[in-house]
Amino acid sequence: MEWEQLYRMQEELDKYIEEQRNLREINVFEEKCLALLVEVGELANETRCFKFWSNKRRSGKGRILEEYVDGIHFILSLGLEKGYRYSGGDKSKHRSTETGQFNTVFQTCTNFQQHPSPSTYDELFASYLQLGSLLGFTREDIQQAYMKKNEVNYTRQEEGY
Ligand SMILES: O=c1ccn([C@H]2C[C@H](O)[C@@H](COP(=O)(O)OP(=O)(O)OP(=O)(O)O)O2)c(=O)[nH]1
Repeated sequence: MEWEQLYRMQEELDKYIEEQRNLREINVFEEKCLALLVEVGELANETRCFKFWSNKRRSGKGRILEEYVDGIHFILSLGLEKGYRYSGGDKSKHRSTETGQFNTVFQTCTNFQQHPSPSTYDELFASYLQLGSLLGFTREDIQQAYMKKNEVNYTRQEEGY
């Protein structure tokens, strides 16, 4: 499955949320950038990769994947806001630690927010995929979990979440 199908699903979900929340004319770019940073922080907390002071175990892989795909939602949504699509290029050459890659994702996210362009968007997307691969997720895992959460997001809106 290709990213284009996920962009289409994301576009429908975003439109649905905008209609539900009467946001059609309102620009939520800033909010979505902050939402992505918050999701990345929540994901880091689930992995506990940076908590050198603690012995507590990280969450299970399924839980981490659920958190990970919230970030995929916001990255797709940011692409739609700006009319950009992930080109599939710019694969990172070197392997980083999880902590190093989380820090890179924060950097690519704030860089994209300050200088939105097709190339800063690609860097953001590629860094997040690289993080996913470090966490042990295949493209198939990610896309399947995305579809599952996409559905949950509709249910939540319907239930007045
Ligand atoms: O315009 C939007 C707004 C939100 N979402 C999705 C992304 C993500 O999958 C979910 C929001 O994250 P989450 O489910 O963690 O919501 P929350 O309100 O932060 O959850 P909680 O109250 O459990 O912390 O909504 C979109 O796709 N488009």
